[in-house]
Amino acid sequence: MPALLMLDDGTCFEGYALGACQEAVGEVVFTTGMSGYQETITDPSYYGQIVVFTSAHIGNYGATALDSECPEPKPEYGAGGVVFHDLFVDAENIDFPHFRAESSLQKKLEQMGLSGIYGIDTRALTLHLRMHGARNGIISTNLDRDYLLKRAKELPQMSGLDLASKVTVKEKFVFNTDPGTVLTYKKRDTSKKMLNVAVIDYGAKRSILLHLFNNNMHPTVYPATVTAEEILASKPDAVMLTNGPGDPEPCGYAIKTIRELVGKLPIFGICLGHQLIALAMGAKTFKMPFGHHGLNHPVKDVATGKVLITSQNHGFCVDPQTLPGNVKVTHWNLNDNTVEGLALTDAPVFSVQFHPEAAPGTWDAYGLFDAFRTMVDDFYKK
Ligand SMILES: NC(=O)CC[C@H](N)C(=O)O
Repeated sequence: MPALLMLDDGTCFEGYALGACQEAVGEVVFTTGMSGYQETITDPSYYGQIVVFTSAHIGNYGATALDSECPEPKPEYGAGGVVFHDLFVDAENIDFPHFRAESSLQKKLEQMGLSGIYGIDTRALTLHLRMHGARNGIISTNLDRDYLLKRAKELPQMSGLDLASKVTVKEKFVFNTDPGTVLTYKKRDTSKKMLNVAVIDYGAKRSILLHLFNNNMHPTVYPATVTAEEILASKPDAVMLTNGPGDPEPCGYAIKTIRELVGKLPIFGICLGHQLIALAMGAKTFKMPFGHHGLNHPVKDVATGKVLITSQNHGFCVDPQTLPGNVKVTHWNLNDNTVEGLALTDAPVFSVQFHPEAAPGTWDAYGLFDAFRTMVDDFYKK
C-alpha cells in the first residue's frame, strides 16, 4: 500500500506502508546500527520517535521474543514508527538465517501495532536530518500532502516533553529471570551475595535488569515517580536510574528524588538516568541537533585513556560548562567532544550517557556493571 513520510519542513518521501499500516507520528531520528533492529524498535527510549535505519536491509534474521527490550510485565513500549530502505521478504515458511527466529519482522511489527514506511531513499533522508537536525514527521497512507504537512507542523517538539512518566511501570515489581533470559557472556558467580537494587524505571531496557542480576544485584523496579522516602524505606543496597524517552528537564519529580538519594545510597545512572543526575546536581542539559543513535560511537575513558566503542541512543546531552565542582567528567565522546560519563567526587554516584548494556551493540562497556557492584561493596565495607 503506498504511503508517505512528511517532515514538518515540507520534505516528503514516497514509499510503502509497513507493519500495522496506521498513521505514525514523532520526532524523526536516524540510527546507524547495522544490526539489532528488534532491540531498537522495542527500546522504550525511542517512544515518541520515528526511527530511520541507515542499514539498507532490515528484517533479514526475523524476530524472536528473546530480543525484546521492554521488560515484562510491562506492555511493549518502543519506537513510534520505523523507516526502512528495504524490508526482508515476508513470506510464509521462510527459513530465516537465524536459529532463534520465531517470526518475520513484519509480523512482529503488526503484533506491536507499530507502523512504518519502506522503499524510500534512507540515505537522502539521513543526510537531510544530519544537515537540518532531527525534526517531527508523520507516516501515513493518506496521500494528501497538505493535510500531512499541517499535521506534522502541529506535533509537539521533543524539547520540554516528559515521556518517562508515560512508559514507566505503574506498580513496582520484582524482576524475575528464567534460564532462557540469563545472559551468557559471563557466568553468574553464585557464591557472591545477592544484593537488592532499586531500579527507577524511566523506560528501562530489559538488558539493564539482566546485567544487574548477572552481577548478583536483584532488581526491584519502581515507577518513575517514586519518592526518596519510599526507596529508603524499602532498604535497598543500591539504586539504578535507567534510560528513558523524552527531555530530562521537565522530569522534576525524578530530579527531586535523585537529589534526596545522593549520598545515602550508591547510584548508577544510564542515559536519561545520567542526565537526571546532572540536573539533580544543578547542571543543565541541552538538545543536540540530531543526537547519537548507533552502535559504534567512540568514547574515551578519562581514567584509563582507553577508547570504548559504545552503543548510543540519545538526543539530549549534559552541558559540561554547568557542572558543579563536585561532579567530574569521566568519559568524553571522541566524535563531538560531548560529555559521556560523570562521577561525583563526594558520594558513590556515577553515570554514563551511552549504553553499557548495549542490546544492540558492542560489549566494550559491560565492565561498568562490575564497577557498580564494586562501588556498592566498597560503600558497605567502610
Ligand atoms: N536512551 C535514553 O535514555 C535517552 C535519553 C533522552 N531521552 C535523550 O534522548 O537524550
